[in-house]
Amino acid sequence: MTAAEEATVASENGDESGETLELRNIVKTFQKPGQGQILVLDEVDLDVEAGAFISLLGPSGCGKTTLMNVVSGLIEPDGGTMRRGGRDVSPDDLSLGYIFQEPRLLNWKTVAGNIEFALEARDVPEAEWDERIERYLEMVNLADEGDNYPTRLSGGMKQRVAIARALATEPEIMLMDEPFSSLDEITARDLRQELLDIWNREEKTILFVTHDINEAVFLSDYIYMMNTDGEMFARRDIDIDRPRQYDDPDIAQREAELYKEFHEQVVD
Ligand SMILES: Nc1ncnc2c1ncn2[C@@H]1O[C@H](COP(=O)(O)OP(=O)(O)OP(=O)(O)O)[C@@H](O)[C@H]1O
Repeated sequence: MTAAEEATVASENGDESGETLELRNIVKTFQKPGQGQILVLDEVDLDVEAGAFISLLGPSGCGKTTLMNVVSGLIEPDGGTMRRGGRDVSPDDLSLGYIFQEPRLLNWKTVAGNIEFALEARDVPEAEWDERIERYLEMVNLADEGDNYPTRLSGGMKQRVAIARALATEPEIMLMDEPFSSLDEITARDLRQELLDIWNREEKTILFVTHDINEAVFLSDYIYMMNTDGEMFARRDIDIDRPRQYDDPDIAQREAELYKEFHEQVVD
């Protein structure tokens, strides 16, 4: 494939740059009542490679969400840089979709209305709305639910709507903060599989937060591991063939290795 053809494919997939987003020396402190200033991100480095599935893994309260919020621009870091293709970038320069632990749908709007709301906020021309709603609801297996209201959907269906809503704005990078942690394991497994199918087909870049080691190993190309001192102490590649199976012994073995590394961090 020529460079021009590659650029066309990248552009069609919503990945305009093909370049790695590089976070360097990100520092964030918070003022906490009774505790004074706490260091939540201690000179954290993170590479978000275009087209990769990347997980941020760490115990509760270690700063995973804070780091996602820095990438998305919801919070301003105290220090550090974000660069791509040799240039400084800000969250405003990035094409991002954010999916949270709770679906955060508007209950007074239909499923389609929720997606329209996001499309309008991103200035997507109205002429494209119907096509996008149909396409992305179909992608998450909710083609018939456009006129339904969120309160009439199960937890798993609501999270599917949240995924469709984020996809519909056609972001380059999807930020997902423990999106399946409030679901039962059977539903979560189905959704992880669907997410991988979409990621594979649409060639999205996904930055995924979890404290579930098995989930991180099953999903990811590589995993960043954080400790409760605000440090990113390791980056580990997951070289297991795809499609992956939950009962693959390689997954169990990698999970055990990563667990051991976490344990050593806590004990040391
Ligand atoms: N706006 C804020 N003001 C003060 N402290 C904050 C604020 N946001 C987060 N923190 C603190 O920063 C630390 C890291 O929080 P963060 O939500 O990033 O952790 P996390 O790894 O995502 O946790 P969890 O897995 O439980 O969601 C915690 O001690 C939290 O109390």
